[in-house]
Amino acid sequence: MSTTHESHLVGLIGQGVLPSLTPALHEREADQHRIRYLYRPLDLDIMSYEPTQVGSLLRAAAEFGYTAVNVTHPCKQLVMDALDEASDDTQRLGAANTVLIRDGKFIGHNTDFSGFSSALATGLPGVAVDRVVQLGAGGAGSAVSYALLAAGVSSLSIADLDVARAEERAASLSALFPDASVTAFDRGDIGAALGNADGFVHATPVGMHSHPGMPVEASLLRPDLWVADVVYRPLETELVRTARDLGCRVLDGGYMAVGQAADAFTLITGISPDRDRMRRHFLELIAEGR
Ligand SMILES: NC(=O)C1=CN([C@@H]2O[C@H](COP(=O)(O)OP(=O)(O)OC[C@H]3O[C@@H](n4cnc5c(N)ncnc54)[C@H](O)[C@@H]3O)[C@@H](O)[C@H]2O)C=CC1
Ligand SMILES: O=C1C[C@@](O)(C(=O)O)C[C@@H](O)[C@@H]1O
Repeated sequence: MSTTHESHLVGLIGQGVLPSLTPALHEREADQHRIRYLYRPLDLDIMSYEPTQVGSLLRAAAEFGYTAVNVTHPCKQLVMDALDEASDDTQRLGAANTVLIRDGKFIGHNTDFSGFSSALATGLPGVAVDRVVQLGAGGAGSAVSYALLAAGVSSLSIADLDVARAEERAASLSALFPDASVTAFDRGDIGAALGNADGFVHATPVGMHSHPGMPVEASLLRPDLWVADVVYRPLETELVRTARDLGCRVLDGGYMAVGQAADAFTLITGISPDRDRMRRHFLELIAEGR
């Protein structure tokens, strides 16, 4: 037997979380540091919990000895009401994906945003970030926009199939980052928007195994435009492959996936993981078809 001070018991709360690679990434890294660490999916549907009951599930997890959880779709916003404390960025974003359970208190963090920030710094060091165009303003897109603005992007243009969503995101981010220009645009105008952009960030499901295809026409890409995709199943999306072939600097979605896991691991254990090793492990898991 071990106490909560001697070992880590971590969960992933959300819907459809069984195929997640995050538990394996955490556990393998913990093994390398010789710490006792178990990471279990806590699937809402399997456990017959409604998303709105995420607070009850969190309290149950605390009673069962969990020391932390990651939280994913559709609970990242809903969980905010159950928190006792949250980091400044988490409060500003209004969404948490990591909750530490400390002395019965729930402390929220958002490593989606910090994971994308570190992904950008690691995978695309030194790129110009004055003008960035982003397609997709959903869950991943919100964290990515926040990370881009926190990284110093001065002009961020956002489009989404759901025009109202893009407008709402642009308005709330403008309020959070008053020195930056954050605007929503019609996705039909993406050619003009990309024309004078430094980078393009893609955050819609287009390109996933289940939604194959290109989110923008290849003719709109050019070698001096960097391209970041959040999709990582497959890792080599049509966008990533096309952009790389054209000579663009490219960031695949695996960098963000590993970044969020590495940052959560640090928060949970206080140990800095070996991010390159985690990335190699991630690539192995993807190559195995996990
Ligand atoms: N790399 C990572 O760590 C993560 C990657 N993801 C990936 O990001 C992608 C998006 O996931 P979420 O943001 O959670 O989904 P979501 O459903 O919250 O948001 C997707 C957004 O894309 C918009 N959209 C869909 N098709 C579009 C199109 N053709 N043009 C413009 N907008 C379009 C939707 O209206 C919606 O606002 C998925 O492939 C998911 O697997 C999600 C979370 C983390
Ligand atoms: O949204 C995601 C993806 C995730 O749920 C996963 O399955 O890898 C893990 C979460 O920490 C992260 O916020």
